[in-house]
Amino acid sequence: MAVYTDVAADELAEFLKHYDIGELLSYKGIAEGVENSNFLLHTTAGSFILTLYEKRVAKNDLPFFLGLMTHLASNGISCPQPVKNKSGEALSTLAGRPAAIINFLEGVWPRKPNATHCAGVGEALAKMHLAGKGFAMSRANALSVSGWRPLFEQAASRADEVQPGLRGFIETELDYLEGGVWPKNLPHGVIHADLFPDNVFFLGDQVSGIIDFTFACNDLLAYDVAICLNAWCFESDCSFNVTKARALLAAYGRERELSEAEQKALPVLARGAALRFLLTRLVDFLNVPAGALVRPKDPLEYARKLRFQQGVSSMRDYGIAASGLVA
Ligand SMILES: Nc1ncnc2c1ncn2[C@@H]1O[C@H](COP(=O)(O)OP(=O)(O)O)[C@@H](O)[C@H]1O
Ligand SMILES: N[C@@H](CCOP(=O)(O)O)C(=O)O
Repeated sequence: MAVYTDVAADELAEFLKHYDIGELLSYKGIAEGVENSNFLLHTTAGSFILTLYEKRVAKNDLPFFLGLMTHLASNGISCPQPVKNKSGEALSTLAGRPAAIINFLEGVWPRKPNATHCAGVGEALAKMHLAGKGFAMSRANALSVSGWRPLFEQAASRADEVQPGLRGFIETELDYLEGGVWPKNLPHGVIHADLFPDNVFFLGDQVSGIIDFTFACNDLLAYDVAICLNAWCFESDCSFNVTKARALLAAYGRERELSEAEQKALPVLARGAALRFLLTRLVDFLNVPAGALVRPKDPLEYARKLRFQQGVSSMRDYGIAASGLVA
């Protein structure tokens, strides 16, 4: 999260009168994250998170995100729950932005994920995929293959300012991924689509819950696995850590078996996942709004991960045998 839109104390106190969550004691903007404006609220009834939805979130999609959290929680997944106001609505407006309050989830996200954390996220992801079955709403992934070129076009003319040659590197990769290699017939369902370490909370070694469903959508389940491989299984120097990948994939596989076709597709899905985050990071890096409380994320981290994924064409290239997925 971040803060792009400020909220005045009197405005917030007035807003909270529409909820049954007590009197406002204090609130502060949360600097972490990059997508929406988020505030930690302390009221006489406890702690809550207030989100004002920003640029990448279409208002029409909000019922999907909020409904999904409710659906997942009622199917055994620990995630924040939307708090309804006195009129029974989870979605409202504050400071001119669509706004929602969710309950506070205990736990901390791992700053340096180890193999145990990776196993935790693998298990949580598979359980989320299974729990997503039966969710009645659907939402196409606006940031899948057809969404990448429009993102690139927003950043292309300045990409080489970030790293010489970056524009050509991205263009070549886009041409490749748009050229018919993207898998079509793999199992699909509701995916989180942004299950990075800062969106998974732990208490000790155990996952206490997952947050931030603002990219959730219907897409290939294995694409979510690929996003996690990129986000969890590299070291800070961007070297791939096969021990972490084995832990993540094995734990995932114990809950939901990855088919042979999904395993075969993982390298190309991981290339796409790397490009997707490279592009959003690049656009954000080049367009930090004046006065926003936000730390843009490093696009080049994902250029390095993409280079690694370009050299992989099978599970064996990761150093993972099929039997390693059901340890
Ligand atoms: N339900 C929650 N309980 C506790 N902390 C939360 C909750 N939701 C968000 N946070 C805090 O806000 C940070 C960023 O939230 P996130 O949803 O990832 O942001 P964004 O809306 O920008 O994607 C988290 O890393 C965490 O510190
Ligand atoms: N995970 C994305 C950024 C968006 O997610 P947030 O949870 O940090 O707001 C990235 O790392 O590029």
